[in-house]
Amino acid sequence: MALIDQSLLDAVESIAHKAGEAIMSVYAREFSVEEKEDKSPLTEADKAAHNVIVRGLQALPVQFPILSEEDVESFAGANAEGRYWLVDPLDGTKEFIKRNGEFTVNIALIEQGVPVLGVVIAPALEIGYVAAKGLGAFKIEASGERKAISVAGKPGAGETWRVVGSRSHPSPDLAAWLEELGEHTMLPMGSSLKLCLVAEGVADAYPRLGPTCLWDTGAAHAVVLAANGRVETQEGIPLSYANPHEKLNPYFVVWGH
Ligand SMILES: Nc1ncnc2c1ncn2[C@@H]1O[C@H](COP(=O)(O)O)[C@@H](OP(=O)(O)O)[C@H]1O
Ligand SMILES: [Mg+2]
Repeated sequence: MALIDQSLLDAVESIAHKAGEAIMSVYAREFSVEEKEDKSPLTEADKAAHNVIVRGLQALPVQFPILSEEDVESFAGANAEGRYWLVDPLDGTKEFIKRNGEFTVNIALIEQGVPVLGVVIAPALEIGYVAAKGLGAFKIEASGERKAISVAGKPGAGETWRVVGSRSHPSPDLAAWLEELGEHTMLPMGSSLKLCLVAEGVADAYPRLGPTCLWDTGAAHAVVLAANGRVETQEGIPLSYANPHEKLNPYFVVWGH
């Protein structure tokens, strides 16, 4: 039996939905916000979702080491085959605090530095994205309907680029990059949903010329790959997860072609 199959993808999706429920039970009431050492916000929801995901992954028939944003310390490295789970239990914590719905649960399986399975759930928007190498990429609509997704392709000469960018982390290098790109519209969005919008063909590019961590991109990167898109450094090198102790990504661009 293949390691990555529909039953593994379904099981991970179910774990992500449970984490989403834990997040929404906090979202529905007053919650406290702590500041982490790096000054980024942490809520009860981040911790609750982390616990649900770790328990869920540890109950699966296959076991891999887990690197979660909320527990970096207990990760000792990928297994002998180069596999590990890469988890951001609540990406877009600032959006969660602002209550605009643009936050996600993110679970990726990394294999030899490449995201080969990814689940992104946006519990407040009631949408999600699931993908795995060999199985394709799918969007779960708010209606519950599932549809296969793929990137839009490169805009033709003279066509307007549809760019998606961070709502909460603007970058000084972005203006010059956009100037070079040419005519474009800009859609602001929180969290890993930006990569998913490129994967489903709603946006043509997502330039991230600012810092992110591996867990911010891993799951949605798997969705982009399975939808035939690319996530590359500005030099055109695919983003890699092969050195998980190096937790920062380089600046990157997601391309829908
Ligand atoms: N200075 C910094 N260093 C590392 N990561 C950063 C960062 N500033 C923002 N990020 C990452 O960007 C993510 C949010 O991006 P965006 O604003 O585009 O939604 C954050 O995820 P979390 O919300 O999980 O902390 C955080 O990990
Ligand atoms: Mg994050």
